[in-house]
Amino acid sequence: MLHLASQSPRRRQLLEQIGVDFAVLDVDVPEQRMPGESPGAYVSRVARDKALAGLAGLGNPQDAIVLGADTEVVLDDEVFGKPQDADAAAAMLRRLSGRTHAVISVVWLVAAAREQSVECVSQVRFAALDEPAIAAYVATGEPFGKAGAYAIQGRGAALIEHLQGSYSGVMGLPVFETARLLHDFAIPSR
Ligand SMILES: Cc1cn([C@H]2C[C@H](O)[C@@H](COP(=O)(O)OP(=O)(O)OP(=O)(O)O)O2)c(=O)[nH]c1=O
Repeated sequence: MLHLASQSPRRRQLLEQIGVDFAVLDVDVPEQRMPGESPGAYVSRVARDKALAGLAGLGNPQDAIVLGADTEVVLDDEVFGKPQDADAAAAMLRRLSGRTHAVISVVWLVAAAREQSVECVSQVRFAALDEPAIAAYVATGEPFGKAGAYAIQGRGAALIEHLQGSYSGVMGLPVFETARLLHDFAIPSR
């Protein structure tokens, strides 16, 4: 049985989109980058920790497979997670304005005697945003709970000039890469 160790409604939706049956697990993993840790290593560690916490929460049964995922926005080697408040959201959007940043998503599958992962990196170019545009977007409330303070699947789409990579990866779960991983674990889809 596949379990999704995530509270993200986007991840649930994207996994449903590829016709996989799964149960949702509640996990709470600290997300804090360690000194000297590269952005990719950090995203991988958090995705793995979520999957392992999910498996441990189930009591490490032999037949469970748990999927953990993490998504972060990276600019100039700095990792932008979910903004704490409106000021933090506006500050992130100001930094992203007129520039290209990376979105790293890692999907990690763990089972009792096996684990495997995939990393998906996309490049997103933002339009130049003036202060009224930033304030208006923050006021929609959409930046909260989203890495980098925007949602490509929402009104944030209007801020994006160009995407190179995976739309679903930016949203939190790269579906192509995830489908391959599930196939490798012999998890069927409907
Ligand atoms: C960049 C971007 C991120 N996001 C979301 C995806 C993730 O849900 C979130 C990044 O935070 P994550 O820590 O990856 O995930 P989460 O806290 O939402 O869920 P969980 O840890 O329980 O799995 O940002 C979008 O929805 N759209 C976007 O365009």
